[in-house]
Amino acid sequence: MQASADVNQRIARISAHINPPTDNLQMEGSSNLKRENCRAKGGSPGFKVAILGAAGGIGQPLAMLMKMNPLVSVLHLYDVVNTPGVTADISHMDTGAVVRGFLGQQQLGDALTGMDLVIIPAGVPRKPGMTRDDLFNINAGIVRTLCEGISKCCPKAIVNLISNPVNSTVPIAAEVFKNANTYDPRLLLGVTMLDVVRANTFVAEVLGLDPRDVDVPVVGGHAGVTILPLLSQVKPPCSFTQEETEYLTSRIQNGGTEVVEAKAGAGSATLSMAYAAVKFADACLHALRGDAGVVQCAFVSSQVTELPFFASRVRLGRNGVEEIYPLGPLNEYERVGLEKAKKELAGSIEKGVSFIRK
Ligand SMILES: NC(=O)c1ccc[n+]([C@@H]2O[C@H](COP(=O)([O-])OP(=O)(O)OC[C@H]3O[C@@H](n4cnc5c(N)ncnc54)[C@H](O)[C@@H]3O)[C@@H](O)[C@H]2O)c1
Ligand SMILES: O=C(O)C[C@H](O)C(=O)O
Repeated sequence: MQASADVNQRIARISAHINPPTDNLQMEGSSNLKRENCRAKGGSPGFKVAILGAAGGIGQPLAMLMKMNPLVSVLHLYDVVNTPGVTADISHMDTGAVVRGFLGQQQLGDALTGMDLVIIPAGVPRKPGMTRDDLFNINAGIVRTLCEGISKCCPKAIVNLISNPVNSTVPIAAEVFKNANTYDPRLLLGVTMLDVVRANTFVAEVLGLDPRDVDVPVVGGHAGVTILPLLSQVKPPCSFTQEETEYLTSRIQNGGTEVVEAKAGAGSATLSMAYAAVKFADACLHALRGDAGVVQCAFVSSQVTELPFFASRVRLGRNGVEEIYPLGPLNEYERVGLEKAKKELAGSIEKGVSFIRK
């Protein structure tokens, strides 16, 4: 009898370790110790970051990588499903950021209040045969709701918008912020970093270089022909044959579709996107900290062309986008590509604007 009672006690102790209650720390041989009674002061110096859509294919690895970022002191994970599990999991990582989870629209305000940076990968991804624009009907409404929350709870936060179609969701976000009188175009950035990441990778492969040594500006937008790599401006300076130019331009423009087809119905790029999103978010946090010379490509409110939004190289600072660089000299191939890109972009931007204005 005594032996079986010991075994039961041991099983109870082990199960408390494997499956601890969410807000009590079970201590062996003691009564419950509440989290709020722990000695942790909470909050190392750093920035407060929220991820909206944190339980998704991008959201989960993005949350993990942001938890590893030393510039982040507080990480809020918001989704309409599964955030308790993702939050419990990530909160066990022994890095500085304090992690909190928020579930469902009634907790959106708490997730957003006090945030310095909000990253949005919420929304449905493509399946083979779809364009990014085919996601508009579902994702436009999701982005509108989330941006209404931002305008109420953290209107001064920098927003990194990942949800597709980026060429339309960024104009949607701008209109929502305008309606709420909180629009600051410097704070709204459509994330096109994955196009740059892919361009660096594919160009390095063609040239036989390390991708970390390659920098390819990618301008325009984030869909098909609107993705315009400026191969004439690659660093380090180099030249390409016409065949290489056509191969690289097409591969960079269709990189997303390449992944969608390879995943065969299981979604689109998630891991490379999480990597790209963290690279971009980290640049925003360094800029917020006051670091000089932070330059990345992003889809922003712009006067670089006659279109109201355009992706190009921007300098980031404490106030978000502080300078937008001109496109620089383009060759004939790029000039033709630019005209095609602008034509498609104009329609996508208008579609986003009229979704809110109608
Ligand atoms: N900008 C880019 O370069 C880029 C790259 C890859 C994917 N994307 C886009 O990112 C989006 C997400 O892709 P994914 O693969 O992570 O999709 P996913 O379906 O795996 O995850 C999306 C998450 O969003 C959540 N969500 C849905 N509605 C929500 C709401 N109202 N509020 C908060 N969260 C909500 C879902 O519950 C889910 O957890 C897609 O639109 C995709 O096209 C953009
Ligand atoms: O291609 C997609 O639908 C996802 C994303 O925009 C990408 O470029 O990978």
